[in-house]
Amino acid sequence: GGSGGMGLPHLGGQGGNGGDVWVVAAKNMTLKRIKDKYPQKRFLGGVGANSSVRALKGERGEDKEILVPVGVTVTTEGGKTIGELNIEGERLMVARGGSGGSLHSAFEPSKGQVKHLRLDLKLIADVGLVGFPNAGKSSLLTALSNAKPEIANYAFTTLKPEIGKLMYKDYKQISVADLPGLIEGAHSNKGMGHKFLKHVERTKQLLFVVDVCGFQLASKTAFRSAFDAVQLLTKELELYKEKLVSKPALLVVNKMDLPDAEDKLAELKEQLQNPHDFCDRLPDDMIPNNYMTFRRVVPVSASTGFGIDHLKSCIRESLDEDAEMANRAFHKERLQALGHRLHEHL
Ligand SMILES: Nc1nc2c(ncn2[C@@H]2O[C@H](COP(=O)(O)OP(=O)(O)OP(=O)(O)O)[C@@H](O)[C@H]2O)c(=O)[nH]1
Repeated sequence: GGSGGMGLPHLGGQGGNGGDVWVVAAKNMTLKRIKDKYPQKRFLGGVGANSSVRALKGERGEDKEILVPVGVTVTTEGGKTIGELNIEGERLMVARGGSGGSLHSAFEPSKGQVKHLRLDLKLIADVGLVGFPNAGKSSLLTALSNAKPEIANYAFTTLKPEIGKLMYKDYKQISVADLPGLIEGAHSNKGMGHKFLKHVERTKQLLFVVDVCGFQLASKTAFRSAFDAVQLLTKELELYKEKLVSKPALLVVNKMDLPDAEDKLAELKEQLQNPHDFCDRLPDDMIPNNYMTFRRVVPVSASTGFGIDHLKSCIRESLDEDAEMANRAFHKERLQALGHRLHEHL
């Protein structure tokens, strides 16, 4: 927070208060933009004006605003939550400016609050569905959960993330987000482009969804098999942010009720074993640098319900695996830290 201004003892003048620092949820902000916009990572409220003969009451210092994306939690260094910003325009004061000097303080101003803060962008869901339009993501989410998404047989039905909750017998809940349809070229901001990819970053794991029979977006565009779809989806993620490709992922092969689905599934599984040998149908610049490795490949039919319960268990197992790993890493770190401290004492 900004420092207060000096008081003026002989005339009883009061210095202006220092400006406060606010965190404000703004539309169109992203974590990346915060990084670019505020490289200094240090924010200071304006200093309050000193009291003077011309202006006995010093003017207040200007407030400082830090613009952040909606969905940010502000915590202290120690991890204590100060507040959350969940609606556009919401504001949170994070450091108060110091008071101006006045009679109470022998006309000495005080300094503003100093705080070290962390901004965390919350996950929108545990799992994010990634697939091209019409792969059946919305239908799958409905089959898996209590969500009632809008389903239509045309592309781009899903315009904003739709979150479904998967309920388990032991009351565990897992949230799954159907993310706006990805199309070839999304990384360069075609279709829903970045809007979609931004959300992918905010889930723990990915669920790739492909139509076992492949797809053709329009009569002018090439036919893509299920295998091609997997690689194109991977490439879109990679071109946006390479790190996304290393997220834990499962592959759902949907529409297993269609004719020849079993044969096509077998073919897909074989191709996934040696992806490099089967990428010749894709343009060179759409072959991923690293192929996605899937923890499981799960055939389902969102229409008939085939495989849905099994998929639910696979999603749970996969998230549990990661939670277990994170837990072990956390304990190992704590033990190491304790070991260090003990060593210092001896
Ligand atoms: N035969 C068959 N059709 C399915 C299955 N699942 C979905 N469909 C159909 O596929 C079409 C697309 O389904 P959606 O669930 O809207 O697909 P989406 O991937 O969410 O599509 P976008 O919202 O455009 O991204 C619809 O006509 C569904 O009825 C399935 O298991 N079998």
